[in-house]
Amino acid sequence: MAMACISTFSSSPSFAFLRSRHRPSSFLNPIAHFSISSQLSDATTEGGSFSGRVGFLGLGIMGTPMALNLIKAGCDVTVWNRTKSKCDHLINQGAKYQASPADVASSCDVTFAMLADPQSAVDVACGVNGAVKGMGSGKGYVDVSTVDGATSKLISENIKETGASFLEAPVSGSKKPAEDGQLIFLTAGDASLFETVAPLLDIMGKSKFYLGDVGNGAAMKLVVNMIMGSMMASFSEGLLLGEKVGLDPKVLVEVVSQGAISAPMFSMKGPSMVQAKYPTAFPLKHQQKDLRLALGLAESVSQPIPIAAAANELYKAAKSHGLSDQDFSAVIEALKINL
Ligand SMILES: NC(=O)C1=CN([C@@H]2O[C@H](COP(=O)(O)OP(=O)(O)OC[C@H]3O[C@@H](n4cnc5c(N)ncnc54)[C@H](OP(=O)(O)O)[C@@H]3O)[C@@H](O)[C@H]2O)C=CC1
Ligand SMILES: O=CC(=O)O
Repeated sequence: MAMACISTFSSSPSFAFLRSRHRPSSFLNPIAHFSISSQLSDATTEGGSFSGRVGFLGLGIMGTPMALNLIKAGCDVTVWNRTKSKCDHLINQGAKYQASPADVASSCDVTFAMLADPQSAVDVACGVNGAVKGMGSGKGYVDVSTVDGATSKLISENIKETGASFLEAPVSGSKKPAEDGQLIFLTAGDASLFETVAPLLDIMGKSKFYLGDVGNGAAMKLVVNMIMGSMMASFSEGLLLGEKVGLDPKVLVEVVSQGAISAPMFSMKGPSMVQAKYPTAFPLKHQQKDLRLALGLAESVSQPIPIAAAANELYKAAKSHGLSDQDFSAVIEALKINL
């Protein structure tokens, strides 16, 4: 019997926001304290703790600290990663290892996946030896990767055909929030699975939103990251323009941090951007992927997003100059090249 893992962070209320189908797109309906009755969770969730076996697929910048926090909280964690060596640290910390996503899923009650992009999320879930092969009734699959709604629905359908439950749960928050257990989960899908894994989400995050049907979590994440990508591109332009007209960029960062447009992102990344240093927290290639997916989302509802479209071009230019694996703040380098 697996040990129960208990969140050491205070549990946040799970507010649900559902978009009304009959109102203008700007109208959001807050539905506080969404009521969920659990069907799957009885065996594994009791009194705010989770006593089942937890699988984790994908140990990159985000997956590693997320899985580590589960291990530290006492969860029975089994890991898999395409590049096996990235499992070693977690195995040393007490994780079990299985040789394929299918093996992880068949040996665990709930399996999380944190993959790079839509293609890898589908491959790991639905490919040869994919998680679907190990899923079945009574199990749950939680995809925390940032993907588009269509990808999430495809994975959901494949998982649910086995009798298992599915939750999409992309996260807002980067490497440091992942290390600190301060992520924001944007979930949608099976409400009973949401309730089952709530203690695990509380270990890895500071808040969680349940947003209804599969696709809503992906859409929320893409809209948020679309805003973030445009903000970073605009900040980059400001830093370079300021410098070109003779302003001290360090002072500009300080001025921005004190005014109405202050944002943790500017204060955190500004000082290193001024030094042309981009230690990777959120890889630039993933930010460009999110802008690309946000453009697809916007096109699906004929919503113009010209600022994000322009920002996307800048990230594409940065990628073509070899900056894919640097932090997304390296987008400023594309402006230097263009000047
Ligand atoms: N970094 C951040 O700040 C944040 C990232 N995200 C999102 O989370 C997800 C993961 O991000 P992050 O951890 O930074 O990314 P990384 O690039 O660090 O990790 C990507 C993971 O996906 C795996 N992977 C890639 N391609 C494949 C494939 N074809 N088959 C199997 N596995 C594959 C990698 O395996 P391998 O080790 O073998 O390469 C690795 O485990 C992305 O969707 C990203 O957009 C969300 C919030 C914040
Ligand atoms: O997806 C990136 C983030 O910081 O959130």
